[in-house]
Amino acid sequence: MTSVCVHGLGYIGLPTAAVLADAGYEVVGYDVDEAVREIVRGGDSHVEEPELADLVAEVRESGALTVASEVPVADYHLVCVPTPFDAETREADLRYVRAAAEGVGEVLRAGDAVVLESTVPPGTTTGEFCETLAATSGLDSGADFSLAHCPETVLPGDMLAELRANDRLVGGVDDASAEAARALYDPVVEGEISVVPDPTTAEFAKLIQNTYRDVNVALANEVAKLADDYGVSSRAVIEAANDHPRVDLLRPGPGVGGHCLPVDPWFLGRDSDSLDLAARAREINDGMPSYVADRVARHLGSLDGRKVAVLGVAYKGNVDDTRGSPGLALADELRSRGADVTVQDPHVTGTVDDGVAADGGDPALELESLVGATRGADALVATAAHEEYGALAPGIVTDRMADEVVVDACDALDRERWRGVGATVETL
Ligand SMILES: NC(=O)C1=CN([C@@H]2O[C@H](COP(=O)(O)OP(=O)(O)OC[C@H]3O[C@@H](n4cnc5c(N)ncnc54)[C@H](O)[C@@H]3O)[C@@H](O)[C@H]2O)C=CC1
Ligand SMILES: CC(=O)N[C@@H]1[C@@H](OP(=O)(O)OP(=O)(O)OC[C@H]2O[C@@H](n3ccc(=O)[nH]c3=O)[C@H](O)[C@@H]2O)O[C@H](C(=O)O)[C@@H](O)[C@@H]1O
Repeated sequence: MTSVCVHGLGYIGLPTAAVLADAGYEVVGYDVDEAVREIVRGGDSHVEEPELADLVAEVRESGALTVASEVPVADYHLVCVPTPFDAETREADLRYVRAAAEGVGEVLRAGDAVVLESTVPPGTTTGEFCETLAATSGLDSGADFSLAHCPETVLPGDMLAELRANDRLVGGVDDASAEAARALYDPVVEGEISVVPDPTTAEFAKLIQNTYRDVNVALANEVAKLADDYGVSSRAVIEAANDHPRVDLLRPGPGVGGHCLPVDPWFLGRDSDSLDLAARAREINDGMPSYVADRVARHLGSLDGRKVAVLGVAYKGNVDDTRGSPGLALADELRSRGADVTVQDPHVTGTVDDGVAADGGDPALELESLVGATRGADALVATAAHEEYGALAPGIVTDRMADEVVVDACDALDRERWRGVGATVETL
């Protein structure tokens, strides 16, 4: 049976390992984090994703997925480690990619295949990833082992379905490498698997997909500001514009979060000075928390000493991931204007850092219950479109608020019902 070692059991690696195991591969999951290994070994998931915990339990039970504490030998090594972004240098932090290449290189045999799935700047697979593999293993890519980049495009919240349904891009260092990678995904992927000329093309295509989406949201955010100036609803404008068969505008929101859209455009700029429109779109999207704070202040006047409840610190609806959270950026902005900010999120637990504490400023934020967050609040801002927010009973919430200003920044609320109980409702 073909063996696959999945390196990194996070948001991407764990569902991928589970789906490959379910398709009949002998899958070994490896993660440097012992706590993650223990959860997966116990047949559970530390990632909130529909149906994932059940699938992990199933493939652990059947033995199709095992968990290793050291990197094992395997026919395929699939690398799904983080590629964080250094906001100061605006560069990709490739230390985990290098460490994974070292780990693979130590057990790599002639004839094995290595596939990098992590999102990386163009040139990384054939550059430092390949160089580290070669230096550690003493083997040459192409001649001795297969090497390809196959970017991941699943949408958090719908990962298991998209892992199977999405089309895939594969770029190998040679034809045999591309074919080896294509063969790996073939039993799982129902979409089309396209072989592109080389790994750098695959890396670039992945980055431009997310950049395209980020630029599209920036335009939608500009529509929101323009529409407000003209006294019309941006959502009605966008819906009407999208009636044209060749127009497909996305929706405005409190900012673009996650660790992909806000980061990937910068990866494109690593070895090029030509990033221009994409950089401006980043600025527009990063400016949205400040714009939302202005919309709150429009009703409250000065925010100094006013209590504002921010509902939703996940980066978008129905996920638990707070990386790049617009809700936290808004909390930071409101606090910098003197507001007393409370945060609530039904999908996130514990303490969250709005980035201020790290600078020695305000302490990290403690998540509160809905009741605690909204009691005595002057305003409420919805910043993640969780299903739970759509089902809120407005009267019960406004009864405990001091003032009834509601800013629905992401189309999360049933706004007519909120207006029906007398709330002043703003939307983007
Ligand atoms: N989460 C998402 O929606 C998507 C993520 N991606 C990309 O996939 C990659 C992985 O992202 P996530 O799964 O979200 O990250 P994550 O942070 O959820 O998981 C990564 C895991 O890798 C482990 N790890 C770190 N170094 C390791 C090493 N040397 N060997 C083995 N394990 C190691 C970490 O302990 C962690 O559990 C990133 O490049 C990301 O940009 C691509 C598409 C979608
Ligand atoms: C091109 C594309 O659709 N990329 C997807 C994206 O996943 P992600 O969850 O980050 O994307 P998302 O749903 O657009 O959310 C990103 C951010 O953008 C915001 N957003 C999104 C759509 C919209 O109309 N308006 C808006 O403001 C969201 O609220 C969120 O804060 O990035 C993923 C990744 O690369 O990690 C990728 O796998 C996914 O397919």
